[in-house]
Amino acid sequence: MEYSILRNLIIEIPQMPGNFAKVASVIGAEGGDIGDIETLKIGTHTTVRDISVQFENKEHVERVVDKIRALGDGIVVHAISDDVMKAHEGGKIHMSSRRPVRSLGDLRRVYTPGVANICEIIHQDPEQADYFTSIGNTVAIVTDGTAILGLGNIGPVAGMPVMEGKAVLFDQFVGISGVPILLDTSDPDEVVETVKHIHQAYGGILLEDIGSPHCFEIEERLKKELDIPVMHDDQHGTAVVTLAAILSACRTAGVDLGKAKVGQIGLGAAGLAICKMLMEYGVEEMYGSDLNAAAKDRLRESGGTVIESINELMEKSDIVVATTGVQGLIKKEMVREGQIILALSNPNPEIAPDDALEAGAAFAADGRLVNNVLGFPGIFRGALNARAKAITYPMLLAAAEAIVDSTKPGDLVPHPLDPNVHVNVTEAVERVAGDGQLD
Ligand SMILES: NC(=O)C1=CN([C@@H]2O[C@H](COP(=O)(O)OP(=O)(O)OC[C@H]3O[C@@H](n4cnc5c(N)ncnc54)[C@H](O)[C@@H]3O)[C@@H](O)[C@H]2O)C=CC1
Ligand SMILES: CC(=O)C(=O)O
Ligand SMILES: [Mg+2]
Repeated sequence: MEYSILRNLIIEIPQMPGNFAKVASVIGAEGGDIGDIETLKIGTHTTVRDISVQFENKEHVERVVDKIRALGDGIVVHAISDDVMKAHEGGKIHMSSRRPVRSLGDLRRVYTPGVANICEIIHQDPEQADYFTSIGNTVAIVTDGTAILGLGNIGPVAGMPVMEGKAVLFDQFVGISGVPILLDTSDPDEVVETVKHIHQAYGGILLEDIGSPHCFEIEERLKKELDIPVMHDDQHGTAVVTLAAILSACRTAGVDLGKAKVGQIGLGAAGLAICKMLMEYGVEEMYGSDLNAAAKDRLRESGGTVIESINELMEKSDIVVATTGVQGLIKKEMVREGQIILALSNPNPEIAPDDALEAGAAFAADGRLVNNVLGFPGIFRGALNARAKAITYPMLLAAAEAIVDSTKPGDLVPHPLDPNVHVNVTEAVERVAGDGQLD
């Protein structure tokens, strides 16, 4: 028997002698190979175990699980988890203490009565909170769940794994504590009011996966009303990394970006910000397509040109970026020889890079490679280090240039696990940080 996949079966078994043996026998009789067994929970009447089993293929998994379910007698298969599911069990983040309490002296220093002195100091001089609390190193990751990746409006709780993921990246790459905030409203007034009322615990606000068009108003108002950095990642984090990838491709291909014709498919949060950033950089012929009339109006107001048909946009553009959330929207026959194609939708791109290259593209990448993970950690680290009150266009442009400078010749972007890129983005942003607003 050839085993090709490993799954973990989370099974609740009534505490009766022989019950676990029944489950193990079924797995064995059906050809599954049992590995580690972990007891997750011992209840009054049942025990929940995580049984690691090797299977031949997906059909084999289903066959074995069906047989276990057929045992009855209160035996319940709660979940069949894979590597990704396993990585999410119990959540991916945990707030932990930086000061262990090992003695009464520690307790009195870290907590009462010692802490009262620090409260008084901050009360008399609020700026001391920068030194005596974690506020200046903590960023709220705020979502209303309306545009979770390209999965649409699936709500903030379903979006929590993405927010936890952003927190993992903040911590690992730049040592920032990211705290997910899930809002059960997408009304701009309520979102703005809620964030305003909680913002004092945070050094910055990362807006994440908030859909268009309300994301524009929410970001604009929060930036005006708060004196800490606020950035909608899907707009500006994405625009920074996209500009960097395009600059690297142009450098390799010897193309002058200012003179290139650039087409953007999808003019939502990510798409409109990408267009604005490219035009800010000097792209003169910026085309855009969307199904939504208001989205197209926003591009016109920003100085871009709307092209109604995606086919025509593909035909006219030297560089194409897509952020629609629609898998497979770009067909191979639409690709023009020598084009640069960035199909950035997650979890699935508008065209697979291999298909685009096969169809003649000179460069092609998807949203796994060209991803805002290369931007947002360093942008916030730099802004917090500089105690900036806002994230400005010069800071974003500096971040994009730092990403280009961190890219190996021939590559489009650096490896996200290369610590240099996050250090370089941090330093570049910190250097140019200052007051200002995104427009
Ligand atoms: N690689 C990366 O770093 C990032 C990727 N994205 C991806 O971009 C996608 C969009 O995200 P957002 O801009 O936040 O969402 P959004 O909902 O704000 O924008 C999507 C836009 O695409 C348009 N659209 C949908 N179907 C279309 C079609 N068939 N033709 C033309 N336009 C169409 C919609 O009308 C909307 O304006 C998602 O899949 C997301 O995962 C977003 C941010 C970062
Ligand atoms: C990467 C990201 O932020 C997105 O796909 O929404
Ligand atoms: Mg996002």
